This record gives sequence, structure tokens and C-alpha cells, in this order.
Amino acid sequence: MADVKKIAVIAGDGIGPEVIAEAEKVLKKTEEIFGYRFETEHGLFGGIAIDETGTPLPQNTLELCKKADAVLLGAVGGPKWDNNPKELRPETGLLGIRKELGLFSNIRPAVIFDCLKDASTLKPEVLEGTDLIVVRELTGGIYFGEKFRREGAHGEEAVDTCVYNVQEIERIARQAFEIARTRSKRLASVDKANVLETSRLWRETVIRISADYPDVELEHILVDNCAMQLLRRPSSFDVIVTENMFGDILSDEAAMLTGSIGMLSSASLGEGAFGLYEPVHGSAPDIAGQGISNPIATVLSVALMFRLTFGYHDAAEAIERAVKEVLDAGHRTGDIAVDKSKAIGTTAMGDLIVNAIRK
Ligand SMILES: NC(=O)c1ccc[n+]([C@@H]2O[C@H](COP(=O)([O-])OP(=O)(O)OC[C@H]3O[C@@H](n4cnc5c(N)ncnc54)[C@H](O)[C@@H]3O)[C@@H](O)[C@H]2O)c1
Ligand SMILES: CC(C)[C@H](C(=O)O)[C@@H](O)C(=O)O
Ligand SMILES: [Mg+2]
Repeated sequence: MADVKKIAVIAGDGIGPEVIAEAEKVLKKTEEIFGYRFETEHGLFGGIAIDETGTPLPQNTLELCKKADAVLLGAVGGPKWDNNPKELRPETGLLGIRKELGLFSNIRPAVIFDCLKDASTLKPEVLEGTDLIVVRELTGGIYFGEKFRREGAHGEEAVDTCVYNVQEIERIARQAFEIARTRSKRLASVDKANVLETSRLWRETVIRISADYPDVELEHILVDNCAMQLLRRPSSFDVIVTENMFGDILSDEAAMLTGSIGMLSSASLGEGAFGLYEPVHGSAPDIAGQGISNPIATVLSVALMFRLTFGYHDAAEAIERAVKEVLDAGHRTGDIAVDKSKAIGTTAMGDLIVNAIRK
């Protein structure tokens, strides 16, 4: 019998619990079909944790994640907590969990399902063949630099500092080169080296590391140009490696190539097999509680967990095949439906996918 894998489930806020419920059904179905065994335990996290415990990342949730083999996360945040001080913001909990768990590498694949080409705002011929991965540095940069307010000559000033050290850049660069090696051996390193000192160190370091990967073709591209080229020639990109904030922005942009941010899964990894898996999207307060959110990003995050943390490649492929089959059959949630009147809800989409999972 397969050993039992412990999964910490932290649903969070807004549509988080809705999409996580569908992902949990997928876990259960995989147990039935493939004989894998999962032990799930839920933890409070985000806004709901602030309300119930006074902190976005309670110590027992962190402990739960540390004891688990993997973490499945929904989303956090919402208008209710938007004016809270920094320590009492759901997003601070999210940054805290990434840092505490050492998850410096965030992998965000943007793969286009052929049948969804008409769901994107871009022309189908521009999207043809697009299959890229954004490798985002996740525990450094301006997100984690010193932040403060001060009195300046013209009144109050706010300061965010962006810091990167060589070790942080080296480890994410190596991960990206390794991933590129398993794909078409092309890596685009995105920076703003014409302006930022951190980007100049980034570029120098990536070039130095590239000597160990002579089989991978390395391109440097400035972030503003990259944002433009992603819309102009998305299929020319394979693996993109970039710093924390650029990766945040470019991955939301890449999501729109696929038709919706409701399609984009992600894996956050450190040095070992442990990982945190979450959709790229947020808590979507504008549609929360209506049962209309797209659960596919979270379901595909489970497939990433199977592949990258557990090595359950058969189950990962079965989930991806099931998603494709359901989409090919024409089923759509509102975000990817061309004819919105025919859109189905979150649980209906989850049920269809679960029923389509087979060996
Ligand atoms: N990882 C996370 O937990 C995470 C990520 C991004 C944003 N957030 C937080 O979420 C809150 C809302 O942020 P936002 O509105 O900028 O981004 P968002 O991703 O929540 O929503 C952006 C838009 O995409 C739509 N959308 C997102 N996910 C969808 C899905 N699965 N199905 C259908 N439509 C979907 C939303 O309805 C909205 O119109 C903020 O508090 C933000 O800080 C959290
Ligand atoms: C909610 C926010 C802190 C987070 C980020 O910026 O990393 C989100 O946008 C993401 O992409 O996971
Ligand atoms: Mg983001």
C-alpha cells in the first residue's frame, strides 16, 4: 500500500474555500482510483485567521504546514482587511508562510488548451503553440526589503527597498536552467538592468551561472519589453526567470493568454521535494460566495503537487487529461465561457472533472 502523504489544506478567504473544496474532491477520487493515500488537515489562514485568532498566520497553521509533505492553499485577502495595519493583513500572512517555509521558487505554467483559444482576448493565431513557465523568485526583492514612512521636505514619504543577494539569484537561476533543460532549452531572464542595481547583479549572476548550462540558450530581456512581447509573440517564450515583483505581474499577464487567471496553477518550492501549491489568482471578492469561480487553477495545482512533490506522474496526467476532456466537451465556467448564459458553476465544473478522472 502507498505511504500516507500529509497535506496541509489552508483554504483562506473569498473564493479560496470554494475552489479548495473541488481540489479536495480530486484528491479523494485519486485515492479511489490510484490507491494513493492522503491525510488532509485544515488550518486557519489569511483574513479568516485574523478574525478568529488575531493574526493572519497562526503558529499552529505554520506548524501544520511544516509537518506536512505538501501544502494546498486557496487564496487570501479581501476588502474587509484592506485598511488593516501591515501585520494584520492577510497578504502579510502569505508572504510570511512563503518565507518561513523557504519557498524561494515559484513555478507558474501558462499552457493554452486549444479549445480555449477563443476565450482569450488575443487572436488565436497569436496564441498558437504557447506553452511557457514563469519561474518567479518568491522570498526576496522589494516584497521583503525594509519598508517605512518618514517625514520628508515635502511631507510624508514612504520607502520600499529592493534587495537581492548573489545566493538568492544563483539558486533561482539554477532552478530555472534545470527546468529549461527538461523543456526546449531556452531561458529568458527578465530584469530592468538598464535602471536597477539589483537587476544588474541579477544579470551578472545569471550570466555566470549560465556557464554551467551551455546546452541552454539564454536571452536577457528588459521587463517592459517582455510585458509587450508576451502579447506580441507569446509562443516564442519557453521558461522565463525573473525577480519577485516582475514575476507577480508577468504571470497575471501570462494568465490572460490562457483565457483566464482561473486557469493558472502554481508550485512554490524550496530545496527539497516539499512544496506549497496554490492557484495564481486571489480571493476574487467580486464573485466570492456566488459559486461561479473557476476551480481549474486549483485542480491543476493538485496535479503539480502530484508531479513535483510526490512523483505521482500517473495521477498528475490523469487530472490534466480530465480537465482537457471536460473543456473539450465544451463545459465552461463564466470566466472562460464565450456564451456566458451557458456557463456552469464551481461545483458542477469540479464534479465533471472528478468524473472524468480515470487510469
Ligand atoms: N495567492 C493569493 O492568495 C492571492 C493572489 C492574488 C491576490 N490576492 C488577494 O485577493 C484579493 C483580490 O485581488 P484581485 O482582485 O486583485 O485579484 P483576483 O485574482 O482575486 O481577481 C482578479 C479578477 O479575476 C477574477 N478571478 C480570479 N480568480 C478567478 C477564478 N478562479 N474564477 C473566475 N474568476 C476569477 C476575479 O473575479 C477578478 O475579477 C486581494 O485582497 C489580493 O491581495 C491573493
Ligand atoms: C496577494 C499577494 C501578496 C501575492 C503576491 O504578490 O505574491 C499574489 O498576488 C500572488 O501572485 O501570489
Ligand atoms: Mg499576483
